[in-house]
Amino acid sequence: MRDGDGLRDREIRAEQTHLDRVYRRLEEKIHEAEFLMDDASKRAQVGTPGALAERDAQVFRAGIHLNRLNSEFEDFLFGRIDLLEGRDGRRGPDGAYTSVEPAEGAVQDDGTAVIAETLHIGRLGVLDADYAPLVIDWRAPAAAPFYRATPVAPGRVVRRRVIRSKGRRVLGVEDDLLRPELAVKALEGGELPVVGDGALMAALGRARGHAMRDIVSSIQAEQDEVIRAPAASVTEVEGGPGTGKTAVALHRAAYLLYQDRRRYAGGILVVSPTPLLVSYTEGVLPSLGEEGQVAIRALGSLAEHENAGSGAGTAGAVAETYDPQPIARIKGSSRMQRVLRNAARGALDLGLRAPVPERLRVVASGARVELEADELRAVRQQVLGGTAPVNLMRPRARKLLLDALWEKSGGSRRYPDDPELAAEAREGFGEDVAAEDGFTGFLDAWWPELTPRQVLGAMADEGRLARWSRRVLRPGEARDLARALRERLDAAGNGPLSVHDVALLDELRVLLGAPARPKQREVDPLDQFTGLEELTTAADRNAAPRRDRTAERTEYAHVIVDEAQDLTPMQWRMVGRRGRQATWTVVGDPAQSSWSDPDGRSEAVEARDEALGRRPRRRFELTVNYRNPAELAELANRVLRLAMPGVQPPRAVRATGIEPRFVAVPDSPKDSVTEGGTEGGTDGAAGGTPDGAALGDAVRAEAERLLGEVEGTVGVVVAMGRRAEAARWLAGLGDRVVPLGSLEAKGLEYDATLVVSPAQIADESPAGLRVLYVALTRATQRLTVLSAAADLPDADGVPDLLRD
Ligand SMILES: Nc1ncnc2c1ncn2[C@@H]1O[C@H](COP(=O)(O)OP(=O)(O)OP(=O)(O)O)[C@@H](O)[C@H]1O
Repeated sequence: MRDGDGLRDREIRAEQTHLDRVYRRLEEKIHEAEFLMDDASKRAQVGTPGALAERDAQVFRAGIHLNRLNSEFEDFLFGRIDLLEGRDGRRGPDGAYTSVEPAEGAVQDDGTAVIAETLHIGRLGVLDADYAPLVIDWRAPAAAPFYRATPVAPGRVVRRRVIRSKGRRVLGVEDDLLRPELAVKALEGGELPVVGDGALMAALGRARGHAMRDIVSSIQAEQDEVIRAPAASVTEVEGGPGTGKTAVALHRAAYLLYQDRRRYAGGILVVSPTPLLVSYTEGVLPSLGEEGQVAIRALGSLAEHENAGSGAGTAGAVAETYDPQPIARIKGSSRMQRVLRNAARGALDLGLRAPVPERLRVVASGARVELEADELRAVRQQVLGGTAPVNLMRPRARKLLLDALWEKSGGSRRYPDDPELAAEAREGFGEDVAAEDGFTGFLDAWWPELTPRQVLGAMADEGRLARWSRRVLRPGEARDLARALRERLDAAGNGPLSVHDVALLDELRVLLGAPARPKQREVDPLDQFTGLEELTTAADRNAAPRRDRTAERTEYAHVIVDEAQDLTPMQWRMVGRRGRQATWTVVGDPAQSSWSDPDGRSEAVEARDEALGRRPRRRFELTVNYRNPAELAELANRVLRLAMPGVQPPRAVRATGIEPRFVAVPDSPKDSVTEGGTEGGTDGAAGGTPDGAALGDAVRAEAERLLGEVEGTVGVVVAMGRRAEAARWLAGLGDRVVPLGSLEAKGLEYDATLVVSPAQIADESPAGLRVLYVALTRATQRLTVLSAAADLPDADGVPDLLRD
């Protein structure tokens, strides 16, 4: 039975009846949980140890329950599958058949079949009072067929239904019929009705906001395999733009927490390339009911939370700027390990805290003892022969100084025949000297406690850096690096950081060793996963600022790396430190890589291998582009062919019939803009260089045009060097328009994208063509390419780079 409004309404009503039942049951559960909490608080007054332990356990269970019910009360029912009887005839703990395959005879010879089971899928599992499943958690094994079944391999699924609801109201249903050849009788009797033609397209066509949405209701089979891949080992996922890598990685985090909450109470870290991508994606996990155990961090602020307030010198290490590519390459190279090691040690000599004394003079047992500069140097060399972090070598430095003074004072020769007495005398000598203010003052200046920022600041001096990087960096590289550091940091290392500085600071943190941390508040281990402090309503929770229980964590149980193709070797080291015991999910796309030189890439592969260790790896590929309509993907693929000849692009899942629009800016600001593309164009390609005003006017006009054409967001991508200008050009157009530098566009998406001067983006770096490919693959509906003279647009405004 197919479609028709009457049928649709009837089916919506049927789902509404089920949803009403679910909410009634949820309310009962909430009352139960509240009763338990109340009861538990009364027990607190009884006070025997047994009663208190029981109370804690009860509060713990009720807390989890109430917390999840409250947070997932809205829109949580989204799917349904109608299934044939399972082959093994057995039911699992959630009441559903366990077998994926239909029983023998489930389909009769005459092509008829009967639905044996209907499962509703939602954000949370709900059982009725008789333990029959009202809703199955999307992550439960029984829900997998909802995502996995295809017409080619339908298993037991006959019909898959996506239910769209808002709050407590069912708004619509969309069905996929997976066994259209069968005449199927519904569970309730009568023919199985089918409404609409699939929910995926509806989901993809919707306007985009500034936050990514979850995809629980429309996860596709190849994505589901990644999400549910076993946790152990390393899961590596590759796929072109828009194939859902980020979405899949986030859903996998939610899945892992569901599978093994205790284990992942150790925290999940999601590493994103930019703060923009962090804010775009950070709402997805809370919308899946997972919050608190997952930390989403940009590469440029990975060190921030850990070190805040620790005095370790990376406190507040949040990158604000980007380095030009050649500098980024130097900073990212694994050669920096040696440079930083030399710097961390060499900085001891610089008197960063107080002038370094040339000699040490003490009075012991009434006599003056002195160590001269060369003797001090020898002691320093001896201490540095060890492998401990520099700041942590201080106790050893202290001991070796005392030994040298003892030797110099002739003390060691005083009791040649009585080692016991000699040891005692040495101890007394040490105590005397160490108690002297002069000695402690000397030690503070001679072996100062260094911070990562101080050492980085010290590297801004050309002469020093040349020394520390001898035979590691080329002289020209050292000069450029020192200059780049000097441009932003003062001698103490204060000033705005670049993204790549943060990995250097993190390495220095390890090389120097963190000084003692202030004591942290004791955390009740139960609190880690009860969320007991969060016993509020969903509305309260949404209104409250998000509390991050991972803020103090330095190691995680699972690490997810997004846009992994772009991590430098030094960044891999920084991320690797946070997951030494972890399992990993690593997603990326080599075709979107910002790495240009083969050396850099192979170094990065090595560093990645080191971070991931010897764990076995499982590789997946995603092949379908859910973001770009085919018309836009086709244009982007022209650049892909130039950037990575031979690479197979993902298949765009939908077409809109709307071609990209091309516009060229003529060189005189007075001339009108030259249009092209399918929307009709006039002739006259641009020549010469448009001045900023003409380009700015054109960018603004095109952005306004796109704002009129789409409901949601418009991303305007310019070369990195034009970011400030672009912000000015677009000022006042409202927050639906976002100006972006080409490197900031990674991972983001907009309803419409305006790409400004493809040639300029492509020329910005040796990896520019891939950066341009990223820019051209951000739009879900419309794409305008605005070219200037350097783009060599043809009569239709199509720039040279994008011509077939
Ligand atoms: N199964 C799906 N159902 C609905 N939407 C989906 C599905 N898979 C992906 N999408 C949507 O497609 C878009 C692209 O997803 P995502 O950003 O995760 O892709 P990506 O592979 O990380 O892309 P890129 O490499 O360009 O960053 C998002 O809007 C996402 O919600």
